[in-house]
Amino acid sequence: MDVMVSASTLRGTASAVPSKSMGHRSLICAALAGGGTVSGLRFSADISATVDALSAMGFSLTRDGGAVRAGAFTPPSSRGGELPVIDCNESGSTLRFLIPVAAALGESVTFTGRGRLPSRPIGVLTDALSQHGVFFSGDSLPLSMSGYLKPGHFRLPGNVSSQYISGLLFALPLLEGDSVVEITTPLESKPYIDLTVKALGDFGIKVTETSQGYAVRGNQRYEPRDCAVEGDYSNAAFFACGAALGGAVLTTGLDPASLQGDRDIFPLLERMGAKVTWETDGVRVQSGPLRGIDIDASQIPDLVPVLAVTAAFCEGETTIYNAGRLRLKESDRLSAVSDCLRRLGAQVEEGSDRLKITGKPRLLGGEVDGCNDHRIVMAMAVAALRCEGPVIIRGAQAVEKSYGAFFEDYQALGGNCHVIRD
Ligand SMILES: O=C(O)C1=C[C@@H](OP(=O)(O)O)[C@@H](O)[C@H](O)C1
Ligand SMILES: C=C(OP(=O)(O)O)C(=O)O
Repeated sequence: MDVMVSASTLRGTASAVPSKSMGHRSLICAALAGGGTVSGLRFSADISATVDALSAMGFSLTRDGGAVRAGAFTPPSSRGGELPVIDCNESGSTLRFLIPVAAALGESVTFTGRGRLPSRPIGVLTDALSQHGVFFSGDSLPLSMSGYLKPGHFRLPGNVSSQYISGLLFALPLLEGDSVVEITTPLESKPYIDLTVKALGDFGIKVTETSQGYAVRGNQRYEPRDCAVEGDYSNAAFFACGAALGGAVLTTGLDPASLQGDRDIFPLLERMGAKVTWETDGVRVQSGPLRGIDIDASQIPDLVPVLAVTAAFCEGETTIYNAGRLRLKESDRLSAVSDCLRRLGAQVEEGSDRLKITGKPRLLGGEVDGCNDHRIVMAMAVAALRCEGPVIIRGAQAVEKSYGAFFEDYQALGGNCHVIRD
């Protein structure tokens, strides 16, 4: 699908979509508990991937509107027949969370995926698990695995993906002995691990943070719980940045006490010069004279595309650093966002782990490829708000990965967009 987006001003109220990160976590915990209902879900492609993958692994999950009810686990090995194929579609979280879970259950399965997922790294995780009793066919998809995960001392770098560590934290409490996870390089994306520890705690699982990583007691049991998924700061960031560029948007449904690292979008926009106010019914962003700032991306990778777009309209320079990991996402996001912004007329310098953006009051517009990356497509729709000419975004259906209704919600706020090719 190609979409044409023309300049406009976003105004009004946006209701935050449910957090994709918390959705994955609550579904996995409920499945492992064998009971409880996760409500407030939206079945984006990634959340559907987790539901389908858990079902293929033998967990009973019943969908009822925006909720999923968990039931008993039937090990695929007890059913006989073909070994299950667990399709993670394009979802890195699904794959990296469920490989350790399958290993803890001792199930022989094959993981597959599509899009960029087969080229996103999993070697760090398969190496760590191989040292603890699990056999893998290789370190890329399709990936077959067998053997029971053994407890012990796991050593992993902290700067490739926090999803490996989250995956281990779901699995290790199920083992018969205690484990430690030692993180051998400075930890990036740490707030995502905090979300995992929180979700585990909600389902009765205790994990202790230590000076070197995490300590996890074995023989723990997930307890069934009903829970509702909180609002998503990462996706709320698109309309918040859109408002900062010249409008005013109130976002409702975000937990002000959330552990999501991407809640930093609001203090960052304030530092850039937007007006941000927390009100009883939500958080309001109003435009202001924007100036460039330095941004450490190590804990907030998913904000980078839309922050880079916002920076393209700030007076002066913005440097986004510690962002090397962005190259390992649905696209090489440093290269994708630089290329797209340059096509619209922005001044962007791309380094191996950083972007330097020199802002201009307006960009020209033009045609960009969404790079099969939801966050690039949504960021380009935000860029179009301040372009002189229209922006054509090719492959805009990529928004389905996390936010299928993005363009409807964009229009509801006054955004000017229409589909030019289905
Ligand atoms: O655990 C999670 O929910 C996520 C962790 C982050 O990945 P990395 O830890 O690989 O940076 C983030 O980019 C991704 O969108 C979601
Ligand atoms: C990187 C993302 O997701 P995942 O790693 O789960 O594919 C994302 O949503 O931006």
